[in-house]
Amino acid sequence: MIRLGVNIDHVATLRNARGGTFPDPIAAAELAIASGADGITAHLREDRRHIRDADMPRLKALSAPLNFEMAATDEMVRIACDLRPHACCLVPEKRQEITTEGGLDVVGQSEALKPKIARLRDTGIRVSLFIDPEARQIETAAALGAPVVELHTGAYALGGSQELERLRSAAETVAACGLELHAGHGLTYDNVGAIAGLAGLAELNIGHFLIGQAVFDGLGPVVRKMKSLINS
Ligand SMILES: CC(=O)[C@@H](O)[C@H](O)COP(=O)(O)O
Ligand SMILES: NCC(=O)COP(=O)(O)O
Repeated sequence: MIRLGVNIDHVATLRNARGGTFPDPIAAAELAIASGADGITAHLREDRRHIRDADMPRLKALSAPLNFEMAATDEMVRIACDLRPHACCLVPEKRQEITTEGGLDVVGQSEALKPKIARLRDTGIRVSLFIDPEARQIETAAALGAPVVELHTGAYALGGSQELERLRSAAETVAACGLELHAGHGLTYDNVGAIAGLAGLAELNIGHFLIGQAVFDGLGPVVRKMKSLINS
C-alpha cells in the first residue's frame, strides 16, 4: 500500500484570506484522516503565508503522523526539535515564489545541511529531503544520512515529456541507495497513476489539488478517491 499524506496548507490559505479561524486546517486534517489519509503534511513557510506556528502542535496531536515541511533554517530546526513531529521534509524556499518551484540543492548545500539533518535525526525525527529527480542529489542525500527522499513531481505535472523517465530512473537510484521513496507536488487524479507506479514508492504527499477538488466534491470523498487511485 502506498501511503497518502494529505497536505492541508491551502485550507490555511483560505482561512488567512479573512484573517479569522475558519476554515480550520486542523478540522480538515481530522476529516482527511477519517477518510483514509495515512498522514498529514504541513509546510510552515518562513513568511507564514498559510500554516502558522500555532497550527503545528494541534496537527502533531492528531492521530496520524505529521510530516513537517520546512526550510533548512536554524529557526525551523529549532521549532521542529521542540515539536518533535514524526517526520521533517526539508524543502527550498524563495520568498517571492508562488509555490515550491524545484527541489532542494543538497549537492550545493551539503555542508550547511549536514548538522541540521544530524540534529533532527538525533531528536528522533525521520528526515526527508525534497529534491529533483537527479542521481547526484539522491546520492548526496544518502551520504548526508537522510533515510527518505521525496522527489519533486512539479515538472512532470506541468507536462514535461521527459519527466516521467527522469522520475523512473531516479526511483531506481533511490532503491540502489537504500532510501525510502516519496513523491509529490502538482499531483491530480489525472496524473497520479504513473507516479504511483514508480518502483518502490512508499508515500505520496498531495495538497493543492485535493483542497481545490474538495470545493466541488467534499474533502472526504476526494481523499477516498485519491487513496483508491494510488493503490489501484
Ligand atoms: C513542498 C511542497 O511541495 C508543498 O508543501 C507545497 O510547497 C505546498 O505549499 P506551497 O504551495 O506554499 O508551496
Ligand atoms: N510535498 C508536496 C506536497 O506536500 C503537496 O504539494 P501540492 O500537491 O500542494 O502541489
